[in-house]
Amino acid sequence: MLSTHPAGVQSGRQFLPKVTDASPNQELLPLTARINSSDRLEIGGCDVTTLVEQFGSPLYILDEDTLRNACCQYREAFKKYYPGESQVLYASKAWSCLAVCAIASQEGLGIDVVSGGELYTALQAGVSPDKLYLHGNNKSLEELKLAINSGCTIVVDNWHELRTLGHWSSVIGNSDTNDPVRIMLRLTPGIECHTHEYIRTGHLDSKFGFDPNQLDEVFAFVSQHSALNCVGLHAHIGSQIFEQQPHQDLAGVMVQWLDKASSYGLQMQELNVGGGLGIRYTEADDPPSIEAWVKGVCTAIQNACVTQQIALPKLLCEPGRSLIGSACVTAYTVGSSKTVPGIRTYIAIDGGMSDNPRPITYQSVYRAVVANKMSAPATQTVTIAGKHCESGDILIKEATLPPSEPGDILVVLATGAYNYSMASNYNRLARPAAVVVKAGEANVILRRETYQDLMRQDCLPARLSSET
Ligand SMILES: Cc1ncc(COP(=O)(O)O)c(C=O)c1O
Ligand SMILES: N[C@@H](CCCC[NH3+])C(=O)O
Repeated sequence: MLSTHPAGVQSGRQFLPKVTDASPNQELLPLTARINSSDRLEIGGCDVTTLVEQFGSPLYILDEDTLRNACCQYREAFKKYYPGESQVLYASKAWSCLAVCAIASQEGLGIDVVSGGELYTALQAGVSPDKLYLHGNNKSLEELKLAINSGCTIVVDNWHELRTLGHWSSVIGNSDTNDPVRIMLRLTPGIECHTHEYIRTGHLDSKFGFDPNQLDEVFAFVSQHSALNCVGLHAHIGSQIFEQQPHQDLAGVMVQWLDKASSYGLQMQELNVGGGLGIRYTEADDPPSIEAWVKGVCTAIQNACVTQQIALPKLLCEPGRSLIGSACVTAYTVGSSKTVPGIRTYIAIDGGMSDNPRPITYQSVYRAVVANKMSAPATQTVTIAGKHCESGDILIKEATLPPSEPGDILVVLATGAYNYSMASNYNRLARPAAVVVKAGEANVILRRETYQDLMRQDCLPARLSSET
């Protein structure tokens, strides 16, 4: 596991945003974070320690202003740097729930969904189907039907799916509508980027997307099937990326593909360059700002269009992490501790790998503060352990914190992306509640699970019941 000892950290104050107009993905705490007169952390005008008293522990705390600000920075950067049409989609795999989809949609974003469940959630949140795009490398017929009947766009990933959709009416029998199915094609660009191998998707050896060597066959197939209305091309090269060059290279490659499509009589108008912009989890991380990233992509697309002499396409991107990652923190209550002399001190909190599986899955490194002791000197190096029956259930290997005691509120930073959405009930722990905070008001957006919720799907056959 990587060392997480930050050089020179003196207290939780260290992590407060320094400027009000920051790019949220470059901050560790939400933009509204401050320390109040009781030396406690406040987010969205709400005292975090009081929120835990009110809503229980652990608690995901989502700052509405930070999420809206990130949406706005993407939207406005496209307006500023791209003279053609554009659309930002929120990749809801980062955190799919009604409130988050509703906020993204109110900010003018569309939604990228990757399953029937995410699609259903976005539809229930009132997102307009013409701004919904369904991904997936093995979509079921049920998922395809839901997408088609709701009118969203399907991002076709492979031959099996393409053939199924090419013969859609014969596959499903009586089609509800004879309109062609609105699709895009996902291609694997063969572009490498430096991120964890599990979250890299653009290299050729990836389970996602068509092999670009088969472009001619794919375009020929699409051009011969009137059931398909192919509006554009998609590629995504990976996640938590700090370099700008891979997306700029991608832009050039995609414009060439678009040009090739026209030689098959396919008039595609949309290019989607995926998501992937990284965020700051520790002070060592240095991602570009949202504006810089958008500017780089827009410039690369325009240059490539000039070279290929083609009109500007409608430009889409689908960030997840950089929209919501730093808008949320997770608050836990400190419980037991154990000192192994000469080795380390473990401090246990009331959650762990079930509410944040990223450390155990990707060796991800996080920072933490003690919400009720924000200015206390961080003089101790401790290991933050979860409560699961698993030695690897360590949230932070070496956290530098003030001396803490049972009842303190430990807050792990930048947990908005791929935490709730990857949470589980391992060891039958109930998933925490989530609240959205804004201007001093907190509202529950996800109820805390109860023991009854945990048993919701259990069935006890009569022959196993002790009452028979
Ligand atoms: C197809 C696709 N689009 C968008 C995203 C969102 O990526 P990120 O959260 O890194 O912006 C992902 C996840 O990597 C993805 O697989
Ligand atoms: N779940 C990953 C990101 C996956 C990206 C989806 N393609 C993470 O937590 O970093």
